[in-house]
Amino acid sequence: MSLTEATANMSLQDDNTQTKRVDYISWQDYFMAVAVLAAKRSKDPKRQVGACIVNDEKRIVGIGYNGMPNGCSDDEFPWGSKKHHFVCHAEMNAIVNSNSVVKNCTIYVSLFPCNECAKIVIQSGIKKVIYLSDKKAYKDEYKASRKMLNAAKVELEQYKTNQNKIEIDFTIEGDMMSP
Ligand SMILES: Nc1ccn([C@H]2C[C@H](O)[C@@H](COP(=O)(O)O)O2)c(=O)n1
Ligand SMILES: [Zn+2]
Repeated sequence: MSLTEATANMSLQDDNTQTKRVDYISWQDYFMAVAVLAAKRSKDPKRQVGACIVNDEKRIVGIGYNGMPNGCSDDEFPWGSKKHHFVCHAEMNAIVNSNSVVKNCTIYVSLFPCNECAKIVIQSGIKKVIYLSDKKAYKDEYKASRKMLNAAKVELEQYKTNQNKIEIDFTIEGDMMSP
């Protein structure tokens, strides 16, 4: 080995004082957190829903939340009981705004898909739904939704975590404190 090679190798030798972080978030926590974060963009005063579509390479290909259609001002369209005539659901927005194919993808949703969203999920070829809340399961639309998703063999999984909160802190350590 030449002196130059030996010097180059030496500079790559680790001091072994640092090991990998262990408290990083799991993929599932990460994708569901993205869905929950997207929901925070919703203007619906009663319920905010978010969705995040992920392909089999763990790449996010679509994100959406419930909101008024393009061109329909969310200052002018109603947010009371009439909102249902107009509002686009999170799942639909995530699918139609996706930047890549959604066939065979997984959709993370903060609320179990309604019957209308279930139809779009099925027709788009999404193969798995991971949902956070199932609080509307007692309603007919959601029973219909489950029936369709099951018949179409879309896998359904309720999201479980041992971490109820993920904090987002905009003061990044290292920016001002340590070198
Ligand atoms: N799968 C779903 C179900 C509902 N949403 C949206 C639509 C509305 O903005 C809101 C539900 O309002 P509520 O009937 O509880 O007053 O959630 C959705 O995006 N995706
Ligand atoms: Zn829906």
